[in-house]
Amino acid sequence: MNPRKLLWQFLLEHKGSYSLSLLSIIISEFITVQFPNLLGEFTDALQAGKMTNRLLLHYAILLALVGIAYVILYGIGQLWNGALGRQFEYLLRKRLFLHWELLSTTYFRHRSIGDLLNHAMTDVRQVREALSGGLNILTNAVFLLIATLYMTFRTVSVKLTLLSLIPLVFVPLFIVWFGPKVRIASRHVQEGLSDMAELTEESLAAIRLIKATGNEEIEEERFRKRVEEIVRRQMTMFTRSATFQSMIPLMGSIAFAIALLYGGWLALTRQIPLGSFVAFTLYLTMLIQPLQQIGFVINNFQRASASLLRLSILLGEKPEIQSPPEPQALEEVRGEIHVHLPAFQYADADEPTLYEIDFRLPAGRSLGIVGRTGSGKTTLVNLIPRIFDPPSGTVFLDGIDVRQLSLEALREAISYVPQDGFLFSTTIADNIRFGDSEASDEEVHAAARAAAIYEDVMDFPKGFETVIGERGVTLSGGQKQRTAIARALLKRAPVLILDDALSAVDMHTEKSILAELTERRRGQTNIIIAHRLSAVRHADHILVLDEGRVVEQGTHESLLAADGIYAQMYRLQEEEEAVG
Ligand SMILES: Nc1ncnc2c1ncn2[C@@H]1O[C@H](COP(=O)(O)OP(=O)(O)OP(=O)(O)O)[C@@H](O)[C@H]1O
Repeated sequence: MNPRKLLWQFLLEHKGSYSLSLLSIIISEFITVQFPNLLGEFTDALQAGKMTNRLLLHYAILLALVGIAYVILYGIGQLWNGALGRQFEYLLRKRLFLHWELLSTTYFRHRSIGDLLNHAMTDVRQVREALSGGLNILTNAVFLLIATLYMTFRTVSVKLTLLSLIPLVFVPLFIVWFGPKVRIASRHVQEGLSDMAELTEESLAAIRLIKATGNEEIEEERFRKRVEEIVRRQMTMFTRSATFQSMIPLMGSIAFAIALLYGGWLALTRQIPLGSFVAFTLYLTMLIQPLQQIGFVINNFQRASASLLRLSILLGEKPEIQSPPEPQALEEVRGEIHVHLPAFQYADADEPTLYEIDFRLPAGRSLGIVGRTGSGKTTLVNLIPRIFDPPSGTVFLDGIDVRQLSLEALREAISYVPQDGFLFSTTIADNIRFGDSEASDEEVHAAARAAAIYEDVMDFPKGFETVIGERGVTLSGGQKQRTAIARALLKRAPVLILDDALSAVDMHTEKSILAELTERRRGQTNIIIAHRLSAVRHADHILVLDEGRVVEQGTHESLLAADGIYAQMYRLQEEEEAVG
């Protein structure tokens, strides 16, 4: 959903809370403007010689009450609004995360994930700040302004107020016009500094090469230019921020000069009481702040609006791989896989990665896939759960084109374990439970045992409750792979794909995991990609891939008898093991 729509919906849904929080801020402002007025009355009583001890106490208590009421009401408003802003931020983040989850692997191949995350999070924060802080400040400023003007008009003098206000109306205008210039200048300095850091890192990393080729002078020149550029940018920033910072007090001072001149004259000629004059000077200080704030908030809203636009564009990106509008039903999954693929080419590649792949894996059987690095093994298995999309009518699960199935049903039916065994930074138990969120502790432990990770986990300080990544707890490559296998075993999907997921475990462990796997997954479909042939030798069928083609296929025995690439690889690995 469009974030603008989401924002309106959120505001509407929470209109009760928003009205209450804004109302408490508004009331607090009308209370706080009583302060100068009370001081004015106090001055007048003093001047008229009417001050008694009782009256003194009366004013003191009144002023204290005004202060307390203001703090409480303003605090409630701030807190409420702040909480609502956070809620919206959470909603937006969740939306982004769900969206990213849907996007294809290709999408992320073309973008730096760090950059994407950074921008999106800054944008989300910007919107939240506008929504909570911005809205608060704006309400506060507008009503403080109205309340102050009302009080000065009523209790002091309309003419005096309007005259003194002339220089002050320039404050928000100036901030809206000049504020962004200061920000841009400071961003340029930041960019310059990070450019310089990059250059330094690059030069130091290549220091030997620079020395060997006698390029020191060229490098020095490059560095000098960058530094000069930074100094220039810094000077721009200092000039701008100095102008910015001095203009607002200047306008304030002019307003005060007018107030003193005209207000002083009014007081001298007794057209207004002395107390009103005192109150007015206090009101004037109260006016400067909201006017400044209005300027800042306008800038803030402009930035938030740009952020919302960027987020809309980001969230508007359509996932390339989607469920069909009317998916075919898949009830009892048997797990038969059929691939009839003339060719497969990645969107950004010049030529196909796979050619003429044809095989049928009956339900409940196991398939081994071997081949050199880059021969296309991962590409082939990625087409089954549609991590990359195969052409229509080329890959089938239980006789149905995978593109005709809903993504949920398809991915529910398949457990895919990638080579790197990605883990989330949560507990080991939770990581395994991603396979089946309902699983009991016993089931989690049994899956861990089958994946030969149980003993390792028990050696961690908190066993299965150990949080990965916390206090330096890191898992070795093999441990990660085994945890990921435990997760897949727990899922009990009709089809299991291990994509070189045993590469980082030793031969002995591999054997024990494979034995457990055969036992637990009897009657289910298993596809195992491996570099070590020992991992596939017991498979019902083996494909040997080379440069995107199936060059040999059969059982371990038949492939050995054929004495081709497979037999050659097998002999080589046997020799290596004998030596190693
Ligand atoms: N998303 C992609 N876009 C374009 N080309 C890709 C993509 N993924 C892989 N390739 C290319 O496809 C070819 C086959 O890669 P693939 O990962 O399928 O091989 P593999 O046999 O699994 O290799 P390994 O044993 O090293 O895992 C390689 O040349 C690779 O660079």
